[in-house]
Amino acid sequence: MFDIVVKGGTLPDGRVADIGIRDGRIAAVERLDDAVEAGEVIDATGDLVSPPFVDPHFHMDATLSYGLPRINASGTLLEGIALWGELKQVMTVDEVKERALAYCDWAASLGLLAIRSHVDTCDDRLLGVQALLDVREAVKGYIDLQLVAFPQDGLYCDPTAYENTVRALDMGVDVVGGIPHFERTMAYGVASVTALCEIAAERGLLVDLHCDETDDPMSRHIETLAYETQRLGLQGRVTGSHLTSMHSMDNYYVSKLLPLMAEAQVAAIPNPLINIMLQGRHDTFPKRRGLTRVKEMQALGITVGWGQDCVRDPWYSLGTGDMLDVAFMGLHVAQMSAPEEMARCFDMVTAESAKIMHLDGYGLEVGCTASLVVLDAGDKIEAVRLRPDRLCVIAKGKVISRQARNDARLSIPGRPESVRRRHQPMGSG
Ligand SMILES: O=c1cc[nH]c(=O)[nH]1
Repeated sequence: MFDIVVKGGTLPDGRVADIGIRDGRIAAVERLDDAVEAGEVIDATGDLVSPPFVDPHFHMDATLSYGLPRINASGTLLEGIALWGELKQVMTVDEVKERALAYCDWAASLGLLAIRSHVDTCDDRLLGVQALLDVREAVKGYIDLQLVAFPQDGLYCDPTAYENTVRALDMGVDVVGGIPHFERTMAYGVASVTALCEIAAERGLLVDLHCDETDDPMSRHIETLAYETQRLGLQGRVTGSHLTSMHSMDNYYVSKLLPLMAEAQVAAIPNPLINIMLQGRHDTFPKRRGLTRVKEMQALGITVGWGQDCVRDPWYSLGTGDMLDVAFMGLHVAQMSAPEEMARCFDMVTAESAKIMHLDGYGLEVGCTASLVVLDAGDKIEAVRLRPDRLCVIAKGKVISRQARNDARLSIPGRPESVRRRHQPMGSG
């Protein structure tokens, strides 16, 4: 007897299987007898059944604050940071929680059930930290929210940032963050990477730094991050987020850098929606793309996950919480057009990001946590192309969201009445 059976879906690897769920875990992945007993049977015939979406880079303390207290007129990272600094002075814990919980509702309905969110520690009251710790507790039944202690104004620029970042970790924040390219000098940037990696090594924590989010090709803190990862034995536990300067770096230098990253098993999180907006703002033409070297890193075995970064906040005015929007933009900006590259873009918002977050029990194998999403798409590439309806979302063994299949009704003489964006190959009926 299962609590739920999801019948006949196509898994991301192309297998067709039924998934039996019992006590919050996946108990079977095989073709089950039609007469199998289950509390509920969900027909997923012809639909893609995937483990949940994962966003490995987000700012939940700032989400849904767009326009408060004003709009980012220049569209730059620096004005966004200044604007956020103004909002931080006036926001309350309750406001941050309300916005974050509203965002989590959007995320859950879209099958986004694991989020790594940076939380600003440059505030003596640690108000955002308090708020997101409460939100992490409130959503734990359906979303795995991992928090990163992030000194937005710089570990050494802000006089109390170091102390407050350590306090945030003491309060239960999970991961060590930083922003070396925003420190006053390159030397302070390097020192911040060393100090933050040492904190992580002492406490046995993961590291995820905003690293080189600039168009300056001389911003090379990723090199220090790879070095410190090796020196402190943190291999496989460290991530560089953004890495946009790599786009502009000298090719010879990159040919040395990427093997260092691979050797240190440092992962990368590009954020294509936000960085295509923020980067290149000082360029005339040609204007640089705001993206690091994704395919080149993957070719060396470096794990790369797409991050969303921002939804309606001082840095980015749009966004939906749909990781397929992120994959879609990333696919275009990184020119990942080969079939295996398009399919990989789906993995980069699911399994590859789960690996970066060290998520336990993630996947669709027997014994994994019973969290999954049924999509109105036939396979991974179609999912990225259509960004389709999430017909059903199951979190930790419970159905938490259902959506009707989008099926437009046409009234054009000589044309069929129903229009679906799913592609039926000619002659397939
Ligand atoms: O892209 C972003 C968003 C928020 N803060 C940053 O430093 N970078």
